[in-house]
Amino acid sequence: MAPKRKATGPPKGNPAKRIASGVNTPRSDVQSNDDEYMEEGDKRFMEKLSFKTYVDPQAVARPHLPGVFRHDFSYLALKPDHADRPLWVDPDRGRIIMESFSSRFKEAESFLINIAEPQSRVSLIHEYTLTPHSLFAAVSVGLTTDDIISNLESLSKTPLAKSVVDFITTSTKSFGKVRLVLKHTKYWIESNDAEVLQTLLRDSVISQARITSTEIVTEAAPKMGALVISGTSMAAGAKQAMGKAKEEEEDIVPDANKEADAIKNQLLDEDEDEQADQVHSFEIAPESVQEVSKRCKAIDLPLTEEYDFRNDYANANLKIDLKPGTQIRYYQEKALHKMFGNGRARSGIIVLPCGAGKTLVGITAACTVQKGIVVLATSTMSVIQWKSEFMKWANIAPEDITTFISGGQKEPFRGNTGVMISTYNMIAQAKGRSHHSQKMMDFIENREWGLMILDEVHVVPAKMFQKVTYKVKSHTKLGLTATLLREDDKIQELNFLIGPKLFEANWQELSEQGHIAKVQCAEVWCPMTSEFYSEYLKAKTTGRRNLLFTLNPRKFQACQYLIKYHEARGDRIIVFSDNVVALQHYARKMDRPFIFGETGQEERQRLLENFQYNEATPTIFLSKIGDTSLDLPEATCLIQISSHYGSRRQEAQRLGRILRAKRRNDEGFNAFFYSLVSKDTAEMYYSSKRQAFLVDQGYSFKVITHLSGIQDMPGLAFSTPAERRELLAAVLLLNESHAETEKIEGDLFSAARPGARKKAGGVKRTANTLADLSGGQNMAYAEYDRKKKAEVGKKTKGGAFMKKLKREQERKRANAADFN
Ligand SMILES: Nc1ncnc2c1ncn2[C@@H]1O[C@H](COP(=O)(O)OP(=O)(O)OP(=O)(O)O)[C@@H](O)[C@H]1O
Repeated sequence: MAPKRKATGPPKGNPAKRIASGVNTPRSDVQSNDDEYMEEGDKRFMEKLSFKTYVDPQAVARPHLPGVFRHDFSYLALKPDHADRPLWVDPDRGRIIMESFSSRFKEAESFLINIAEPQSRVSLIHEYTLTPHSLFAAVSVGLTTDDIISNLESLSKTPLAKSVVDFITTSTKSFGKVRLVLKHTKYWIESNDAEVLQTLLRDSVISQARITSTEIVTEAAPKMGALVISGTSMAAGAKQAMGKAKEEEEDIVPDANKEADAIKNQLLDEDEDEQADQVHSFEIAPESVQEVSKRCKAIDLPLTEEYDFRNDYANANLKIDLKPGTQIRYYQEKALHKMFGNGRARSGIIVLPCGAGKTLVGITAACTVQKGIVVLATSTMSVIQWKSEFMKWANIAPEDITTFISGGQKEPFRGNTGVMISTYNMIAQAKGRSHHSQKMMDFIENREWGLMILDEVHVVPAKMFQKVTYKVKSHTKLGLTATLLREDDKIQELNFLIGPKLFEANWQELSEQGHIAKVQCAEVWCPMTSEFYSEYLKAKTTGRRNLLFTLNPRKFQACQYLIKYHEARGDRIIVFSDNVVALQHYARKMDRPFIFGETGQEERQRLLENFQYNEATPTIFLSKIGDTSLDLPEATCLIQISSHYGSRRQEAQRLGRILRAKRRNDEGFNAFFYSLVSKDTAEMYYSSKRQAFLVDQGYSFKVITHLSGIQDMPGLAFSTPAERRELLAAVLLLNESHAETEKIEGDLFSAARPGARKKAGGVKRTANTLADLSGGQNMAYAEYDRKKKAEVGKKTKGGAFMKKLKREQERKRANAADFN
């Protein structure tokens, strides 16, 4: 639900209330969007906290300055060695500003990512926010309240304000007290503290969910032990893979052993304490799991989900291990340590950029748990890809891996357990199943699974998620995503549906290290031809306007020019269009292959292979079916001609198609991402919204206002007025339904609509030359900022100039004898 903005002045007294209400100081539009980072539950939670902080009356609000500089904190005394410390901690709002040029940056970054939400990580300044959720995640990966406060204090340029210390203390004190546990296909709420359990049982919502026919059980708390994740630097397979000489290995092994021993001893010490502990639990109905989870969070006793898989003797072990040659990368290892850090498997979400290897993280988690695994993906194509990745990276008998998709395998595993890969839709489907499909579903529903991997987890609607977790009873859930973004603002639900965010990688860092490609992003402004623009201004519906700006002949020409330019450089190009009419029109006219939802599976495969291996096919056109899961490491250039409104998620996922470029480690290599935008149309507004997430990840978009020499390009399409008018006539004959984005069966990626509430689209654009972008000299760039864009938007809507232009164009149109 969208947070309501209050029109009244700041609430008096309690600063936490001020934080929650967001009216601490005069706020501009940009500042009011700060609240979008914080969910309703968090705000209520913060309101409840009793912040007793001293806010200097002289602290001045500076509404004229951009976001982070708007508050004057000069009343906070700087520590004498402040220059060596990288953090500024805002005592009023829990915001943390980090200097990425500090010598302690690395240390500060790896700490902050554990305790706070990253909001923006541009080149010199990174911005994070402390929220109850981020602190929950910190506690769930083993940090104590004291660790958090003392590290923050050590990194901060000013002494930590009491409000911040109180907030951390209050937020963390009740975390980790209650667990959700699956035993013999039944869900139990468990706590070491009998008092806490009684509190839950007294709660009206939770007590309703309890299965009263079962007793409250009290038993000894289970033991924990050290764990080595296969494929990590501590596993034998990793050393083998590195092919180290024996002596070298001897150097490494003692260290690795020491580290393993230290962890083991620490955990055994903890065990001794724990053995004395008792756990108390009661059973709840499976269909109430999410409601209970939500309620526990609301009463500040959030549920954690942990699975002691090594002591699970009730479920069959799965024979699966990473192949000896598989070496996972350091950030994949970091993410997995967050999941398995205390010897058990924790439910939660891992966020890695597109192309950074989430699949291998999921597979390594499966190889660590070694129990029945369910993988849920968003499409059939992605199911097939998951299966082939399992076969590529892991040693698993082919008969132990099954895909459950329409037209897929009809039988479950040959042995007792295995890996089941399916789509969200397939599992959530309520009726109309074939006999075989029902049989598979019964098999899935009537057993316990060790781990459920949820791919692209940010797109799954809460209702579907509810059905899936009800049907698939798994001990742990691992959500994988590149963008914790939803245009419908429901992303926060994932926190109680799956668990806390366990890890989030930094895009720029991975790109500097060559794990993902460096990308030059540019927005190309294509002026509308006068005939198209005149119709655009007259158009009464969004659909009609969409068709006109998408099929703008100048955009076609820009696309033709860029394809020619990049094909000549040896790039392999993907052109994306959400609009299928435009996709077919562009591809056919340029005589290039295209794939959309209706292209059959075999044909898709053939065209994709042709793009990958055939030098004569350097360009392919794709509809939104190519947005995710498509692994085309040959692609080095991406051109977007039509997209899904202001969807930040789609923009990031499309960028992801070239982040995995094979050539990314070639010297001086850059991939290219162009968005073609019809100038002075609504498309410009959507475009700036779309870029907001990537800008926060440190990407900057350059604006190309002119493609020099385009008019002289041989074979330039629509170069005569007659051709352009012919195209316009064809566009006007199109039905409005042609403007709609493609409907693909089972597609979960369609949340953004115009008018949906989104984060403010602050986009950084810089003046540049083509030399900066790609080594050529024939494109021009303009300096462009958000304010100017807003002005363009206003003008487009109805400024005097535009009205005059519209009248002028209408007059010309009436005079044009051969028009229509
Ligand atoms: N540790 C690794 N060693 C070698 N290759 C790897 C490793 N991890 C991932 N890859 C390769 O990187 C590429 C991208 O991986 P993957 O498809 O899992 O990315 P992703 O994060 O799921 O991307 P998307 O979000 O776009 O689907 C694949 O070709 C994969 O084989």
